[in-house]
Amino acid sequence: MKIKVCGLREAGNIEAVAALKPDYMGFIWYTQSPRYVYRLPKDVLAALPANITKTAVFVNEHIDIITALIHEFGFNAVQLHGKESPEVCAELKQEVQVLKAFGVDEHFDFEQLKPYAGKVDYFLFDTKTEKHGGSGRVFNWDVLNDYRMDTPFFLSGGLSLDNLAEVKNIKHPAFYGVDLNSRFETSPGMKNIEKLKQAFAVLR
Ligand SMILES: O=C(O)c1ccccc1NCC(=O)[C@H](O)[C@H](O)COP(=O)(O)O
Repeated sequence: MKIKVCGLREAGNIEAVAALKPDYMGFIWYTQSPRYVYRLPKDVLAALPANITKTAVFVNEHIDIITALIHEFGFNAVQLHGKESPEVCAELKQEVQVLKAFGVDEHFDFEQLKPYAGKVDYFLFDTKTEKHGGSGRVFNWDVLNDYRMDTPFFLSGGLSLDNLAEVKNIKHPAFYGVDLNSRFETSPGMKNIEKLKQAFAVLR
């Protein structure tokens, strides 16, 4: 199972998380997030091992800005949490991996994902909230039984040391990885390395 740690921004903390060897690290370019990367250290990002996929997270950002940031910081993936169209995803997919996030609740209609087939690399199923992400809240994972496409997905939303053992029991054929964020923090944007170590031990 792949592990993504999201919402990083401080040099020492980024390096400490990288030492745990996550598969993906996420950096949030959404000014309304408490994890917004207002001072992302470029040299620290450049020094990350090549097998960690550096992922820039956006909410309804203009594609020209996304592309400029990909080039400036050397991102290998983008994660899109807004109403980004399949066409925008397809264009970005020519350059980097695309993770398209969807807020899921009990009424989520998986049919709406069909136009994204082949235009994204992964879906990321997060808990539906007004704030687009980082809620620390879990959705009812039973709804994943209604997802029948081949596109692999990350599970996100409120994952914590209290529910990771349960996550390991999810047997969906397209289940690709987990996304760890606010439940592994000392404060917004600062990851708790001890908690993450425990999580990695459970998941690997
Ligand atoms: O984390 C945020 O503040 C955030 C805000 C707006 C869009 C996306 C955001 N996070 C992206 C993520 O990948 C989070 O890991 C995901 O939303 C789950 O967060 P959490 O429920 O805190 O585990």
